[in-house]
Amino acid sequence: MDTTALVSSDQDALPLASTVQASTVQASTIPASTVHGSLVAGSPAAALPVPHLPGTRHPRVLSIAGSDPSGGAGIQADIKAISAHGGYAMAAITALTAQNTRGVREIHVPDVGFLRAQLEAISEDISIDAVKIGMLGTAEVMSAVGQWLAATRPPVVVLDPVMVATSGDTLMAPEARNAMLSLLSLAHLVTPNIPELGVLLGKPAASSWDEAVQQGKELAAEHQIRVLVKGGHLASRKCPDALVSADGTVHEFMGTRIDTPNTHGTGCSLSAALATLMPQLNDWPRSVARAKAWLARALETSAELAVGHGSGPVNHLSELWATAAPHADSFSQELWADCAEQRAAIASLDFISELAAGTLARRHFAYYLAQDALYLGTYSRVLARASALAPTEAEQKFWAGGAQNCLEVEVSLHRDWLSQYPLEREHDAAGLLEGGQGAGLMQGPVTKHYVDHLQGVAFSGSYGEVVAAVLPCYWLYAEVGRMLHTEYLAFEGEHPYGAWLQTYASEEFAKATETAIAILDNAARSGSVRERAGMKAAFAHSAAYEVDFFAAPHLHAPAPQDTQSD
Ligand SMILES: Nc1ncnc2c1ncn2[C@@H]1O[C@H](COP(=O)(O)OP(=O)(O)OP(=O)(O)O)[C@@H](O)[C@H]1O
Ligand SMILES: Cc1ncc(CO)c(N)n1
Repeated sequence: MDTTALVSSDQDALPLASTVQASTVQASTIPASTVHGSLVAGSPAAALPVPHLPGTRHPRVLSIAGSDPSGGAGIQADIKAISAHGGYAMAAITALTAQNTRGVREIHVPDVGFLRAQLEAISEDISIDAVKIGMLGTAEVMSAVGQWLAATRPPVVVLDPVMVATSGDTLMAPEARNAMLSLLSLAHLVTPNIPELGVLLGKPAASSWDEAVQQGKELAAEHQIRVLVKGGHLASRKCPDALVSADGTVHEFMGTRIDTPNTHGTGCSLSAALATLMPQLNDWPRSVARAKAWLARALETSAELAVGHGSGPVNHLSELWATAAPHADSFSQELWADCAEQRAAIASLDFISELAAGTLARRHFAYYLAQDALYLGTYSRVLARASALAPTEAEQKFWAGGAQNCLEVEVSLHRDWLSQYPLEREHDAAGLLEGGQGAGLMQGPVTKHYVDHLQGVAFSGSYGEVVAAVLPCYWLYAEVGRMLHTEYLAFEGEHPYGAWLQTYASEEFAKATETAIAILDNAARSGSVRERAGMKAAFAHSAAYEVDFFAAPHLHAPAPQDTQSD
C-alpha cells in the first residue's frame, strides 16, 4: 500500500517505519466459534442474546488498539477510560504511532503474527468480559482480529472504526475499508464518527445531524448491527449521539458542546468506557448515557492536565481525582513546606539551643513548663472537639485518646516537673501562681493567643480545619523532640534536663503524629478547595504560635530574683 496514506500531508516529510501490507478479511477464513455454543461465523453480534454479567466486580476489558505515546488516544486512553469505570484493563497493541497532541508523525505496524500471539495469550488464560477495538490500520490486522473474534466470541465487543485522528491524520489504509466492513457484524456496537460513517457507507460525510442519524440507520440495517452515531464532528453548539438498532430504533442522547480544544481521543475513550460499562449495566442506552456524562466531565476538566500545545487529552480520571485528589497525599507536605520558615525559626531559638546545651535558665524552663501545662488543658478540649467531628470511629478514638493523653501529661507536668521547677516566688505573690503545685497558673500572652486561636477553630471550623489547627503541636513538637533528643544523646556527662529530654524520644508520639498527618491528608482529599484553604490558614497560624511558644520563656518569664538560682 501507499505508506503516505497513513499520515497527513503536512507530515509527509517524516517516513513511515514500516511498509504496511494490505489484506482483506475473507468470510471463509473466519472459523465458526466453538467457545460460545451455537454461534456461527458471521452471525451479527448485535443480534445475539444480551451478554452475561461478569463474575467479578471489575470487568476484564481488552483493548485491541494502537499506541499513542502522548497518552490521550489509543490504548493509553483506553486503559484510563476502562480504569475510570472500574474495569481491569488489558491491551493488545495493533500498531505503534509516533504522535502528540498536534498530529501523527509515523506509524509502525508490527508483524501481524505477533498480534495473533498477543490475543491468543490473553484469551487462552483470561476470561474476557468485553473487547474494545480501536485503530487496526491495515486489512491484514483486521483479518487477524476478525478471526480471533469469531473464534473467541467475547460477550461484549465495541468496535470503533478508527480511520482518522482528531488532528486529521489518516490511521487506516483506504483499501482496508472492505476488511473493516467484514468486521462490523462481529461487534455488538459500532461507534463511527460522522466522516467514518460516510466511508463505511461509501457516501459523502453527513452535513447535518438528521442526515448522520439517517446514515446510521442505513449502516445498522445493511449490516444488522447496532450503531452509535457520534456528533463530535458537527459544526453545532449541540453535541448529540444516537444509538441506532438494527431494526431502525433510534435512541438519541443530547449533549452540549464543551468549548475546549482538548478533544484528542474522545472517540477512543468513549468506546472503551462503553465496553466497560456494558458488562456492568447490561443495557446499551444506560451505558451510553453514563459514558457520555463521564466524557463531558473529562472534557470540562481537561485544561487541568495542561498536556501539549495542540488538541490535548481529556481528563479521564477527573472523577476519581475529585475524591482522591492527586496531590492530596502531599497536602501535608505542602503545609510542611509552607512552614519551613517557622521550623527554621524554632531551631534557631535560644530556648532550643540552650535546652539542648543544658545551659537553659531554670526560670525559663519553669515558665515553659507552666505555660505548657496551661496550654494542654485547652488543647485537650480541642482534640475532644476533633473527636466529636471525626467521620469514622477510628479517628474519633484517635482524637479522644489524644485528648486523654494531654490531660495525663498535664497532670504529670504539675506532679513531676513544676514541683521541681517552681516559678519565681514574687510572681506567685503577684497572682501568677495560685495554690501549690502551680494549679491556677496564669496564661502568658502567647499561650492565650494560641489557645484563643485553637478554640476559635474548634468553635466554628470544619473537621479538616480543627485537624489542621491541632497538627503543628504534634508535628513541630515531634520535630523539636527529634532534634533535641539527637543532641541529648551526643551530650557528654550528665545533662541537667536529661530526664525531660528523654521524654521527647517517644516512639508512640512519633506514631501518633504520623496518624494525625494521615488524617489531615484524608480530610484534605475529601474537602473542597475552600476547606483546604481554611486548613492551610489554621495550620499556618498554629505553626506561627508554636514558634512564639518556644520563644516566650525568654520574653515573658519573670525576671530573676536574688534568691532564685539561675
Ligand atoms: N466538544 C465536545 N463537547 C462535548 N462532547 C464532545 C465534544 N467533542 C466530542 N464529544 C463527544 O465525544 C464523543 C466522541 O465523538 P467524536 O465524534 O469526536 O468521535 P471521534 O471523532 O471518533 O473521536 P476522536 O477524537 O477520538 O477521533 C461523542 O460522544 C461526542 O458527542
Ligand atoms: C493510536 C490511536 N488510535 C486512535 C486515535 C484516534 O483518536 C489516535 N489518534 N491514535
